[in-house]
Amino acid sequence: MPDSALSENEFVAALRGLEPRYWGAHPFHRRLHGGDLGKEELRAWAANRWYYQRRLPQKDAAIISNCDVTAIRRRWLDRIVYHDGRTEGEGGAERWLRLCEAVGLTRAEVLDERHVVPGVRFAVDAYVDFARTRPWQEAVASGLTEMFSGHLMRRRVSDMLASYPWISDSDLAYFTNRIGAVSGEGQEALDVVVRYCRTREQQDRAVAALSFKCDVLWSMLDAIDLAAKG
Ligand SMILES: O=C(O)c1cc(C(=O)O)c2c(n1)C(=O)C(=O)c1cc(C(=O)O)[nH]c1-2
Repeated sequence: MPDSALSENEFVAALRGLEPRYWGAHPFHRRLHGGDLGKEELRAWAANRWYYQRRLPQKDAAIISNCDVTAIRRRWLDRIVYHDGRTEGEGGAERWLRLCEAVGLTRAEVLDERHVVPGVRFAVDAYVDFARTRPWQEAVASGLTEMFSGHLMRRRVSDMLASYPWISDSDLAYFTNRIGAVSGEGQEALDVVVRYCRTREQQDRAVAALSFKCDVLWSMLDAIDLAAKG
């Protein structure tokens, strides 16, 4: 007999229960937030995370291409536009590039990805590949780390402003803008996962997908940490 499905509350609790594995607790993030990073380390962080930022729209496009529900495709399209912008010079990716410039990187060295280390490329590519090859419901579940990110980003803005005096409010526009978007998107994704993962097997796969994503993010910071130590 297959295990019976979890109630909605139990399912959500199982997903939220993964928060201790979220990258908010990673030693590199602790040092970033504690003001303990030197300029070179901040540059390594920004240039490597660029690779994550630039691949996100491709991950969302993979979800769209696998999804047969019109309303969800329509909603995920907004995520692509959010990052790519509607025209040159707009969007989340552009705001991330401005943050890179604020920490002392040139646009050219970010865009040619010379600083991206193999571990980051490998982890981010695995995330995109997951979205391409797994059922769209699992790919949406893997994005639920966003549920945990609002609080972390809010803290990041205040911690970075307090700890790195040469970084200004406008340099952190990526995060201030994202904080507003993420609580809505996180809830939206959670609603979709709860609605479309009904059997115990689907629920277990959704929890496994979120666990996989926690590993992706954690591995990125492991690789950045190692690279930043030089
Ligand atoms: O700064 C952060 O800590 C953080 C975390 C995450 C996340 O948890 O995946 C995302 C973001 N930021 C973010 O800015 C973002 O656009 C984003 C999209 C996604 C996703 O998986 O679709 N995660 C995140």
